Amino acid sequence: MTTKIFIDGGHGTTGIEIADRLADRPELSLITVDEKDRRNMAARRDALNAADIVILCLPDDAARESVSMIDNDNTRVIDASTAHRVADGWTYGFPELEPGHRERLANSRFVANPGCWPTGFLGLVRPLVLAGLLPADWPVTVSGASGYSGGGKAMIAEYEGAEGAPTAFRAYGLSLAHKHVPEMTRYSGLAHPPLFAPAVANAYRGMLVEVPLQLRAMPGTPSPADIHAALAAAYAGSPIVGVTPLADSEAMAQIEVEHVGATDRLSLSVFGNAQSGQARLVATLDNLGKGAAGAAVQNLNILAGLPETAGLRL
Ligand SMILES: NC(=O)C1=CN([C@@H]2O[C@H](COP(=O)(O)OP(=O)(O)OC[C@H]3O[C@@H](n4cnc5c(N)ncnc54)[C@H](OP(=O)(O)O)[C@@H]3O)[C@@H](O)[C@H]2O)C=CC1
Ligand SMILES: CC(=O)N[C@@H](CCC(=O)OP(=O)(O)O)C(=O)O
Repeated sequence: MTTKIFIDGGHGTTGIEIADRLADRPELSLITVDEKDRRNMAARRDALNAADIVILCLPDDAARESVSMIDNDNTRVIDASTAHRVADGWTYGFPELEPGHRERLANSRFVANPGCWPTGFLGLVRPLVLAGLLPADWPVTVSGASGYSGGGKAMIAEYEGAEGAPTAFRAYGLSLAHKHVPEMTRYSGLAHPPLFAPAVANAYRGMLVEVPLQLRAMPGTPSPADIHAALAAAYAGSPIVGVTPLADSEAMAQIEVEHVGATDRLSLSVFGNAQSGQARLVATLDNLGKGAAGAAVQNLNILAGLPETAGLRL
């Protein structure tokens, strides 16, 4: 018997990436709705209720509407939008969050796929809070650059229109109330919201997420090697999250937004200076990979009891 999947929003940027990863998987069958019917409520309702697992690749309001249209007790949901990431009754879809979280996900009916920025941020920060290296009340900053496909069809059209890209690089989130801050705060275990300073680069895909730390001011004055050791221990054996060996990052003069390419990997690096007591923690990922579609397929595999990396681009 196959597991029946429906991608609501399957004709958008994330939905197409997910469908690509589900092709050639005989253990799954995809329920589809014609592109012309993508906003047809009756067609969506039928598909939502016929599926074992639905993946919502929709704006927040439409994602809430889809959930409300499910009128059976069996269909399980993975929502790629921001709508349910800190909502009661939903499990946050970052299996690597902490020991035991993967098992929590496997037993969940409603899963909220993480935002792309929080994936990099939590990958770096959560293990440090758990290890007691980063105090929960530490004033944390996170910045970085994302490819423009992070803004979906509308931002792709803006950057690829007849006029050409509007700019090479722009900062945004200037009101300091970006929609990803609540999930970053809750799942990192920090007591206060991190100061989040995102930017968009003129690249289609890819992300570089950076957390700078003044180690010399932190309790116990951890060294860059201590930080690295905590990350390496947290992700030991992971086929998806890699921690750059310290000797390799010490030899690097730069790191690019395209570092992991179009893959579903999350790469974490510690660049530090033991003399100055400072470190720059850098996560690189594909916003459409581990930042969206890769994570959704990983969660689907976990929910369906299938090998966790099936269909992923590693
Ligand atoms: N792009 C990325 O890197 C990431 C995206 N996400 C999230 O994933 C979700 C999808 O994003 P993305 O694929 O980029 O967005 P897109 O804009 O590329 O695609 C959204 C799709 O949803 C359809 N849609 C919009 N409103 C409705 C509606 N009311 N009913 C039915 N279908 C509708 C759109 O159709 P139409 O063409 O008619 O508008 C389109 O096909 C969003 O919540 C986004 O925030 C999460 C992580 C990363
Ligand atoms: C470049 C860009 O604009 N990126 C998007 C985030 C993409 C993402 O993770 O989306 P959701 O949280 O909506 O799922 C943003 O910052 O709003």
